[in-house]
Amino acid sequence: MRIDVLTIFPSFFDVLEVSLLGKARSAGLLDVRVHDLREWTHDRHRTVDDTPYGGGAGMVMKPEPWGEALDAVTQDSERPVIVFPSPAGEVFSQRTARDLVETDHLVFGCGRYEGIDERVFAYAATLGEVRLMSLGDYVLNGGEVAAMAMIEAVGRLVPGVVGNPESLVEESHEDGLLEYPSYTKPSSWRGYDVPPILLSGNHGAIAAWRREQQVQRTIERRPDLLPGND
Ligand SMILES: CN1CCN(Cc2ccc(Cn3ccc4ccc(-c5n[nH]c(N)c5C#N)cc43)cc2)CC1
Repeated sequence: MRIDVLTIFPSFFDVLEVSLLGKARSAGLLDVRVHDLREWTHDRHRTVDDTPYGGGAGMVMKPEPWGEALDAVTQDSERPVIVFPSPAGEVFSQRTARDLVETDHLVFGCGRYEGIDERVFAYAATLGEVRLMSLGDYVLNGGEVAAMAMIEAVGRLVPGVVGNPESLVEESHEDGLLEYPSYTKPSSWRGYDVPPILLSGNHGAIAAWRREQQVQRTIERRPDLLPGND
């Protein structure tokens, strides 16, 4: 999978060189290319923003650099998916990640200021599938944090990136429920004991206990995930 990121803060994504995704990149499983949007400006000040038509607070990102940047990163791509993190987007979920991991070429357009000129989204739709996506119902200062989270959520689903694929199945949200609690040695720590069922060796009973824990946690913390509550 190829991932292109367009941002005015390219160093923000340096962390992608380390950890899991760093190894995946080295192994050729992920081809992540981060670009400075200012590469596609042509004035002395490398301007990417201007005042909003119709008035209003703050600045809006100019369409010209975005148009040239999107042309450049999609020029040898058949049908990219172009994701613009946005507070006005669909909420990104594990289901979204599973959907996006099937894509050959993902482009993330990270906005700043008060957002990107709306015409950029219309133009981008002539280059590929456009999806405005939100990390959640709170306001960030730009799209980089959201893009980083989405890249990690999608990247770890690429076959071979996570060592043990089984661990991808028993995760929160994979089966629509929150994950069960996990424990490791020692069996007793500062007066806290591991639930005895987990030491029983009775795998059927352990599986049943874990499922019950998932249901109980989901009812307590995320009733909205339960069937019939959407
Ligand atoms: C006319 N006014 C009407 C109110 N808006 C509100 C507004 C719009 C953007 C920003 C800052 N910002 C710029 C690019 C950008 C991308 C993603 C996100 C983002 N925030 N929260 C998420 N889950 C995000 C994600 N993913 C924020 C971003 C701040 C405030 C401004 C214009």
